[in-house]
Amino acid sequence: MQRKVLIVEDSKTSMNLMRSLIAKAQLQPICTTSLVEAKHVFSSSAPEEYLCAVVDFNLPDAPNGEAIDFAIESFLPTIVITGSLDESTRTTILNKRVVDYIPKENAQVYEYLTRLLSRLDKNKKVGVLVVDDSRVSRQSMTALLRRHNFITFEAASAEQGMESLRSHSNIRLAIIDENIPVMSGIQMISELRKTYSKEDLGIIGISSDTTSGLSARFIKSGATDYLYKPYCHEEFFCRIMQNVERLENIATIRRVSNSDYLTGLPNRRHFFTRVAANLKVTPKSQSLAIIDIDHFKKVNDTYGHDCGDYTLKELAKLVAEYFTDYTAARFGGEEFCVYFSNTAPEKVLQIMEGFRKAIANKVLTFEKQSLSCTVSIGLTHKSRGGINAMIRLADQHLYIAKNNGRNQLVDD
Ligand SMILES: Nc1nc2c(ncn2[C@@H]2O[C@H](COP(=O)(O)OP(=O)(O)OP(=O)(O)O)[C@@H](O)[C@H]2O)c(=O)[nH]1
Repeated sequence: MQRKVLIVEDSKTSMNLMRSLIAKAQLQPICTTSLVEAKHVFSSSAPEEYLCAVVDFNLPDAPNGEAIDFAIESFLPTIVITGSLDESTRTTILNKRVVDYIPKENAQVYEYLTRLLSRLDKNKKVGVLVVDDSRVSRQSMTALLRRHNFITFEAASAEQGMESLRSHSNIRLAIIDENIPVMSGIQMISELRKTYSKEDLGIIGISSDTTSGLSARFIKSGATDYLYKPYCHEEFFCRIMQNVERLENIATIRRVSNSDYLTGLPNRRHFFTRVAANLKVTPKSQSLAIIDIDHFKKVNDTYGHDCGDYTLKELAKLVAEYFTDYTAARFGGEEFCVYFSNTAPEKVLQIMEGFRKAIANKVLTFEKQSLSCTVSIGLTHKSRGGINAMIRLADQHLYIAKNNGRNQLVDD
């Protein structure tokens, strides 16, 4: 379901800008120009339909932020936009439980709104752990985090924090106070880094102690950022957002570098990494299959390169579906590779034969034309010479399958 964003704004220009930004973010803008209209529209729909509200601080029928109070009381994460940015307005806004505020200074700030909207949606899957022995401090941070839709976890000591991390794989960020019992925050961070890399877990060290050099000690022990208490909410959110976005960017780079650009399957490089990880625990048995589409050049020559690409993508979908429990990759061109560990050779043979038949029976439709293709498969279960030797053997078997007339499997 497309989530709604309630806009309460009386300026036409600003409304038009936001309407198009929100629609571009695949969200449904619900536009109202006054508090009365907003209340009327909102009363006829379920609050869960809304991702958040974007509310102007100053409206003709709500000159002092009354529309903000309405949105907050309606349990909507609320983003405030404001034309005036004097200190008293800023303080008034920040004293309310708002997600953030956006000054209508220039077009650039509307880009920030896009970023906020996307974050509110994504944060629902991001866990943040707060480690602090002061309950008040912990709860004040988790309340702020929940305002941004994060899933929050609390711990009063390093031990509890580590237990939380072990039990909840969705925790991407930990905020750790320096003064916690038994083990200090800095000690906890350096302990955590033995297990969690900076690419997998962001850590913000936090302290009310302004001793010089503490921030550097946090960073040197493995924190990705630090924050002094008391912090202002704005800075708190900026640092959280920056850290979470850094992790997401790393995850995107990882995904792109590990997958094949056309089909989205793991690529050859990722295949070797996964096999190497699997070999850390010596498997009882290993098998490797190379799948090659027959006469694929003909598909390109007859139907065009786009149809060739389409065929590869469809085949890759089947590879992903068929081999979810194993390691499969596009090796290059029209060739795919599947690695099995701890699977009986008879079962591997049965799976691969099943796959070959499924491809032969599959009819693809591209631009109203039906086409089908077959694959040849080279398979081996001889793992003594390592993964490269297995690939060479499977390749030799594939060559025989091609020479014997294609659409067949050749085993050891
Ligand atoms: N559309 C498309 N074609 C590709 C891609 N990668 C490789 N090819 C084509 O795949 C074809 C492979 O041709 P060949 O190596 O002669 O093999 P074949 O025609 O499948 O014949 P056999 O393997 O002997 O059955 C070439 O025409 C390549 O251009 C791709 O990403 N997209």
